[in-house]
Amino acid sequence: MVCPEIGGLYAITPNQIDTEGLLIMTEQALAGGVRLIQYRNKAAGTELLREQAHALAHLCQKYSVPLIINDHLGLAIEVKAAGLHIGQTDISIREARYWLGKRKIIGASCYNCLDLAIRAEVQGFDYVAFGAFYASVTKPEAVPASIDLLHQAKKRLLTPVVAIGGINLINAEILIKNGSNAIAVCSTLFCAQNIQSTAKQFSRLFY
Ligand SMILES: Cc1ncc(COP(=O)(O)OP(=O)(O)O)c(N)n1
Ligand SMILES: Cc1ncsc1CCOP(=O)(O)O
Ligand SMILES: [Mg+2]
Repeated sequence: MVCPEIGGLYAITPNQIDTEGLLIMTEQALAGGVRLIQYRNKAAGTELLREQAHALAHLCQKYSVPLIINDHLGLAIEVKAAGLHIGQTDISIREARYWLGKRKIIGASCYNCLDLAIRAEVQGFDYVAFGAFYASVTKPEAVPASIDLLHQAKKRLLTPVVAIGGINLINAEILIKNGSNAIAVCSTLFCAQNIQSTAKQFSRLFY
C-alpha cells in the first residue's frame, strides 16, 4: 500500500512521566509543523500509558496530525489512533491489520536490513523505518544503519521510508537528500531549548 501521509518530520515522544509536561512539549512540536507523532513511552505502566495516549490523541486531533502508537495494539484501538508502529519482536502485521483495518497506518522497524523492508512491503506495511543512522541517546543499543541502505531501499521499494536514530538539524539533510520520506526524531526535538522553532527548522528541510 502506498501511503501519502508519510513524510516530513515525525516526532517520537520521550519517556516523560509528567503528562502535562508531555502535552506542552508535544503541542510546541505540533505548532512547529510536525507531520506525524509517535507515542513511545518505555517507562510508563498501563495506567499512565492510557492517560497519555488519550491526551495525545485529543491533542493530535486538534492539529489534524496522525498519532501512531508504539508497540501497544490495544492502546491504539482504545484511543482510535491513526496507526501503530511495530518492531520485529512485537505482534505480527497480520494480527495488527486484522484488528486495525485497512485504513490505519502500520509501520515496521527494519533496522539495517533491506530484506526485512522488502518483506514488510509485501506484507502491506504503510512505511518502513531504518536506523539508527547516528548514535542515539534515546536508544543507544540500536544497530547502526548506513546511507547506502537508503539508496538500495529507494531502488527496491515503493513504500515510504522513515529514517531514525540520532538525527539532528545537520545530519537530517543528508538523510532527506538520500531518499528518506520522513525523519523520526526524539531527543534533538524534545530536548531543544525551543521545541517549536526546532520543529520548524526540521520541517523546512523538506521544502
Ligand atoms: C519510526 C520508528 N522506527 C523505529 C522504531 C523502533 O521500534 P522497535 O524496534 O520496536 O523498538 P522500540 O521503539 O519499541 O524500542 C520506532 N519506534 N519508530
Ligand atoms: C526508537 C529508536 N529506534 C532506533 S533509534 C530510536 C530512538 C530515536 O530517538 P533519537 O532521535 O533521540 O535518537
Ligand atoms: Mg517496539
